[in-house]
Amino acid sequence: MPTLAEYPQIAAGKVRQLHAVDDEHLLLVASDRISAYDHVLESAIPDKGRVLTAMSVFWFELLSDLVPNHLVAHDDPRIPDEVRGRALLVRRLTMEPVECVARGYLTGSGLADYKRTGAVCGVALPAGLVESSRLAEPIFTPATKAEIGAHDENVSFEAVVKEVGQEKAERLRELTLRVYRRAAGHAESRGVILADTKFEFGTDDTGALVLGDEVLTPDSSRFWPADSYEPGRVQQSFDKQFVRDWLTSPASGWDRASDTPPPALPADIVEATRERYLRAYEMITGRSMADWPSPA
Ligand SMILES: CCOC(=O)Cn1cc(-c2ncnc(N)c2C#N)cn1
Repeated sequence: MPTLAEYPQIAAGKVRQLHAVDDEHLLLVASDRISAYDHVLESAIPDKGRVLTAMSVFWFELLSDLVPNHLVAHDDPRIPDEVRGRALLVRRLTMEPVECVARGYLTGSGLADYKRTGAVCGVALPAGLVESSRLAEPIFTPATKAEIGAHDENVSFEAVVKEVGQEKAERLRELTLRVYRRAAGHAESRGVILADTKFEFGTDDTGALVLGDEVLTPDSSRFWPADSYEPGRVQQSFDKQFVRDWLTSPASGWDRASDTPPPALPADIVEATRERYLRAYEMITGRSMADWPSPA
């Protein structure tokens, strides 16, 4: 069984790393770290990496009739024991330089663009929409990947065409919206709103578009409990709300407007957040994390 140190790290995000395994394969590792208010917190959430990994695997399987994916294995001798359950063995792709975002609801940077211009990524929307409005139809709102720490920049469809060509841009948009609709329909049937999500596609050596990265996790998507949905205000985050509320409460002593890093989380907030991740997995997949691999 190899150790993680044997696999050179080739990319890293706030809470994930990507390692090279061999010419054909990579290892996508999800940590237990959590970010809030653009800070990666010093407190880790036990099992977060395993839950988000298990969620991606669930969605890859559910969506496999719509789109091929890069997943090779989630439990394999090539996966080091120290990351077992929170790492995916994936096949190398040539990644498309576009963050493929689908939005069924208007919030975050999409709402900000709408308030400023009446449109999102050049897609004009009807007047009178508010925070968390449900859109009549989901929209494709691509973004360019930002440097570490910066926000992705929303771009127009025409900008994507310039980057990848007309035919591929259209395929990316069509596929993004088709996969979003299927996932949102499943989530809705489980009492969860999938407000928006970000996909990354790559092409394999046959030129086919393949779903890469993590998919439809609470880190790449906004999940809201359907039974408390109410347009006109910011919705509760399914997974991060306890963390956000504590950090912005007097109890934390933290001033979000300052550029100081947030304090460590109290044990009860860590445990309540861990429970939210386990619950989210069970609600969305109907499966229990007890059946998912862990380090020996
Ligand atoms: C760690 C955070 O960064 C990323 O995951 C973004 N990224 C993905 C790749 C990639 N490259 C080739 N083949 C793949 N299957 C993948 C995937 N997934 C590179 N960066």
